[in-house]
Amino acid sequence: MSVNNSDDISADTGTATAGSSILGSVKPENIIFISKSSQDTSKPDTHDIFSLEEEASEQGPAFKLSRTPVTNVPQPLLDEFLTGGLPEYLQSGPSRHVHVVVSTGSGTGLSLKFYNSILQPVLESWGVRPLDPSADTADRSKPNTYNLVVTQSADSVRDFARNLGRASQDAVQHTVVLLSGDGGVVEMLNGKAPGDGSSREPNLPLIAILPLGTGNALFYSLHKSVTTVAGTPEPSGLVQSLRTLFDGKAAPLPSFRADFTPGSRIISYTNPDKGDSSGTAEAESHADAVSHLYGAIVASYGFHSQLVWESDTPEYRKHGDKRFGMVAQELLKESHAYNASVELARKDGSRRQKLDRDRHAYILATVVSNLEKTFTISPSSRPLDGKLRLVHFGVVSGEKTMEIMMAAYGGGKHIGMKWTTEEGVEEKVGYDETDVVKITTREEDARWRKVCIDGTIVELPQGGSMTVQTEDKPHLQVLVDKSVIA
Ligand SMILES: Nc1ncnc2c1ncn2[C@@H]1O[C@H](COP(=O)(O)OP(=O)(O)OP(=O)(O)O)[C@@H](O)[C@H]1O
Repeated sequence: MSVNNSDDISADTGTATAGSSILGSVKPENIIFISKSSQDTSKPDTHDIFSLEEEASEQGPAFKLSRTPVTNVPQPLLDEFLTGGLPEYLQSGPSRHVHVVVSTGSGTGLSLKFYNSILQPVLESWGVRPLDPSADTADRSKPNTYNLVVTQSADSVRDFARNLGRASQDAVQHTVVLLSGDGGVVEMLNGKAPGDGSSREPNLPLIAILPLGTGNALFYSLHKSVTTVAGTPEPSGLVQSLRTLFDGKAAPLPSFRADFTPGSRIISYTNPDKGDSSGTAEAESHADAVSHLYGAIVASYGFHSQLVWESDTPEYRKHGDKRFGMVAQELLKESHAYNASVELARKDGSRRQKLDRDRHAYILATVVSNLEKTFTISPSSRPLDGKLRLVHFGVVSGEKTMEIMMAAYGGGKHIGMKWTTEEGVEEKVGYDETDVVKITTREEDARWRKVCIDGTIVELPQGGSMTVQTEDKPHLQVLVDKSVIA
């Protein structure tokens, strides 16, 4: 096994606190899980602590997995982290197939490194190994195995999800561990959704997210309410995701459907040679007609969708999440006034409302609280509440937009912000809960007709619209920290 074995560390004081001195080199915030020591049975009070350390190095972030034997582990830590065994959803067999999907294009390209240095060895410590690439579907029923998928192209996750959609007609349940950002989840949702009308909830594929993308909005929103053992610092997102992976609970993933008028098309930058840092549409090289998409995070028009689109060039992606700030500065200089009508309604047709302006800076419908770990766009959203909320404001200066965005980084303080325009009109950041949002663009220039659904960019035709509404039935299940649905 390639887990790093630390030196044996004994309790120095016997003080039963969750403090780190008793743990020697192990920091409580890095603990993934604790197991009964299998190596030294003569010391019944010895446990193995599995932990993850993340370090910045010249070659980029480095990950280290440690297995540290510790005697007299403080009880609060045992209560929280002592494992009861490999969870049932990670045990392959005739009725459950386990898949690990490594999205090599996510974030700054760390997924494969994380798989090789952390996930693969920790699974191996449970005796769970990847199937040989030549294995067939029947082999996935073998115990202690998983099907490893390393993405080769932008279509890999969607193709995988489609095959799963076909396979899930039978009695097999699927667990999919996704080493990706939000894009991997959404590709699962859209690859899987068309064929799943008859799937019963317990049979829906279960996804576990290891947040290796740029924003990781869904992961951070789902884990926002998780508290730590008293006196211990907050874990990193990756440590939290491993805790959830080995001791989580499955829940239906709330989602929405976005319908587009005919003539709408998905656009993406696919040719690295054409991608440039100017962020202009010249690099766009791929377009597919689209009638609808499913989402689990956000549907937007205006500054947000423009930022996602213009920062998604191959050149900008190299900068990780800094790319958003780089492109934002350019867009704020322009402060484009998006010409559109925005209508809200309940599903039964009640509470119809049209926003009282036809020029907008920001229109964003979301079912999650955070678009990044510290960017709280919808502070009232709770993990898994499935409510669609619209955040919106009219045309303001670049400085004002920046001020509003910074307040969102301050825990969602942008909600309720008010200001008075030069004409003496009082304006504010609007925040409405709704079931349905219809956005109709009146822009002539295609540059300003991009909408964003969970990171996928759709260009609407002139006069085209996007209608977003919450889905009543789930398409996927998602693994969350056990406290989220306690
Ligand atoms: N080998 C590959 N070649 C080309 N594209 C890939 C490859 N592997 C993955 N991709 C694509 O890269 C994109 C990565 O998106 P993902 O959302 O996972 O990361 P991100 O955009 O960095 O994070 P986030 O959406 O959380 O901000 C996906 O669209 C995926 O299909």
